[in-house]
Amino acid sequence: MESRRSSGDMGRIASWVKSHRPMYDRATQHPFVVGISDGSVDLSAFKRWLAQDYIFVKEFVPFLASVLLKAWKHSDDESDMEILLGGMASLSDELAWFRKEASKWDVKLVGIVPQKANLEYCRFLQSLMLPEVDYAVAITAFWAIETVYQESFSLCLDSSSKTPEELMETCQRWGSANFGHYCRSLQKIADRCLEKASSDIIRKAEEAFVCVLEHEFNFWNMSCGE
Ligand SMILES: Cc1ncc(CO)c(N)n1
Repeated sequence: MESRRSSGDMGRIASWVKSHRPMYDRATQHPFVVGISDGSVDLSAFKRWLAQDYIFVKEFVPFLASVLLKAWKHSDDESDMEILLGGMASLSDELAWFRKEASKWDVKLVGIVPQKANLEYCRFLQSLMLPEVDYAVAITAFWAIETVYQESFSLCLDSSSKTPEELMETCQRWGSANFGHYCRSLQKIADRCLEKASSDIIRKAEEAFVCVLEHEFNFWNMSCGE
């Protein structure tokens, strides 16, 4: 097992970030996000992202519920449940935030049609909700989804960034140190599960990680109007 790792004490997740670096960077340093951080973002793109992401986050709730259920059934560490339940509580807050933010930007959220990249991403989430998907695979995907937003939006909070004031709340939601801490807790859970997983599960988890990066990249492209 140890020989499959790319380097010494590095966890499985960190080794995958390293071995998929180009795709990871494409997902976390997308022109849409760079545009927020340098102030050049097209506000119509931001509004499109806002409405589409609301649809995505609504789908994210049942996905997280499925991860919670798997933790309850298969986890040997009680703190997993606490961390995931905290995540669920923030999702409730997040949905309320989307509604408030949408009204601030005069974006309507009812009757919005999910675009292709969003539909495909939601379909991927649904495939991960199936009971036969292992906890290690689901928690790896969950970590990746949260982490792409954390890395992306923390870029917009850098001291050198020129993020417009009216977008700061969005960036703080996912870019904050608090959210970063949450992502690292998820990474620890995923690493612990992967340490005990079979090579087949490990392969599936890595695949899910790469799929998340691709879906995230497509989601940003869609927001840009491509
Ligand atoms: C597309 C997408 N990825 C990740 C997150 C993080 O929750 C989100 N809100 N939307």
